[in-house]
Amino acid sequence: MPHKILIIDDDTMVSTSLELLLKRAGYGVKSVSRPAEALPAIAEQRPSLVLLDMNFTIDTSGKDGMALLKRILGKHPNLPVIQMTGWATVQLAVEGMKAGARDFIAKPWDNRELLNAVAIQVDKFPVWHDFLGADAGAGKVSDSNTPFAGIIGESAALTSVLEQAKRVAPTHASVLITGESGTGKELVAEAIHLASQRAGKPFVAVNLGGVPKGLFESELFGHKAGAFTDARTDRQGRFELAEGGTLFLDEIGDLDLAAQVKLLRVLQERQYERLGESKARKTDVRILSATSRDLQSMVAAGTFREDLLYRINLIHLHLPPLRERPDDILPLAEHFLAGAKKRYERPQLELGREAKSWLRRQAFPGNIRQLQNLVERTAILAPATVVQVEDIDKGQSMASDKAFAPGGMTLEEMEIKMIKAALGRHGGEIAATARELGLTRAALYRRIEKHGIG
Ligand SMILES: Nc1ncnc2c1ncn2[C@@H]1O[C@H](COP(=O)(O)OP(=O)(O)OP(=O)(O)O)[C@@H](O)[C@H]1O
Repeated sequence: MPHKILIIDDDTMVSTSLELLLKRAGYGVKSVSRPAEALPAIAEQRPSLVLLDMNFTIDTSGKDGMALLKRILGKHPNLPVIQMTGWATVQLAVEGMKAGARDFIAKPWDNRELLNAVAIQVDKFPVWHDFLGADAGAGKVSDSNTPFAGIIGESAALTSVLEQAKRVAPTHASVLITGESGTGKELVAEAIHLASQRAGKPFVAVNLGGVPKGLFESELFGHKAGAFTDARTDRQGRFELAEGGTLFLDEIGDLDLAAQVKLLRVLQERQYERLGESKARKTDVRILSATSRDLQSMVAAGTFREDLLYRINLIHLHLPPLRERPDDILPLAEHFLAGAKKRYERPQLELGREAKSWLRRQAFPGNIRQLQNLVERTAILAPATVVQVEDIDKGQSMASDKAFAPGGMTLEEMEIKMIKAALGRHGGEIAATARELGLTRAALYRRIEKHGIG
């Protein structure tokens, strides 16, 4: 019997696409659109998990969602509820977590993150490997079937990093993976896990840049019911969920010093306590970490602990940006195109000669993620079977603006850049920055949280 998931969301666009995603991942899915239908639907369908929209259209404060969350947990204290917050306010998410929600996802969501969050709750194991693997199987990657086969690239720079990764995979060594955003750090971490003896155990990823300060301990070590106001049920932390497997600490450079101390203690002592519990729990997890920051200079500046860096950095792998390995551009583009051809039922599609040489010349500041998006959009929009440079142009204009050159930034990257620059000009002063950008302060805060601008 597949796990059943109940979606409570008044936006049919949202619930339809969530249904599709979750059904493809093998879950049974039902959705309701009004708060009043929620409890009867739970009673009738007995779902394993609820995905709850905290912001119903009429009330964007999240009050309705919070009230409903409390009603659901009042009746079914052990039912895992994941909150979805469209106007992602951290306060709302924190409040919901304290009330007993197991996790929160900000809209628009990242499919993989959502499936991972769901899998952790219902299966205690991230099943999305299989699901995404099947999907990505559209692209012929390699004859071999090793976990590293899905990592495409022919450049000497990538090949040598992958050689090191393969050598270190079967060991227990902690590995720090550095590189710009979109260079494949998480992909390499997953491959290391799958090539290790821990492959049959969970791979649990946590984005430390996205964990609100007050929730760090609860998130990593879990909490006991009653540990703080409204902590109604016990909650497992990521260490516990990853037991026997691998814990991937993404964006580790974003941790503040207080959290660094707490993490270091656990890594040294190999034990931790849940919040509100005095019993020490032993932990057996392998730590893989990633960051786009320069931790050495953070150590020199006193913002990252040297002893923690030693712990996580037994082996250091650096993934160079795509512009430093142009030999990888075409194999990657062909790989993504192969997947897109299947997905969009355009088997004849191919890259023209000019388009290929144009692609090779691009800088791709967003690295492989950007190339992937570009190929995907192009595959949808190209009018003929042979993709020309102009077709790629059109794909790009879908995501940003016609005024911008193909291969330039995505809207999101541009937004981050603008916010950072404006904050810099105003010495981090929110009111002045918001005024300059034509945003309310609340809207600016939301964007800062969303993008994890520190
Ligand atoms: N060599 C590669 N072959 C195939 N796909 C790749 C490769 N490198 C990256 N990708 C794909 O590019 C996207 C971005 O990769 P990933 O999330 O691993 O990057 P990241 O460095 O962890 O990014 P961020 O720092 O922003 O989290 C993913 O969809 C990943 O599957």
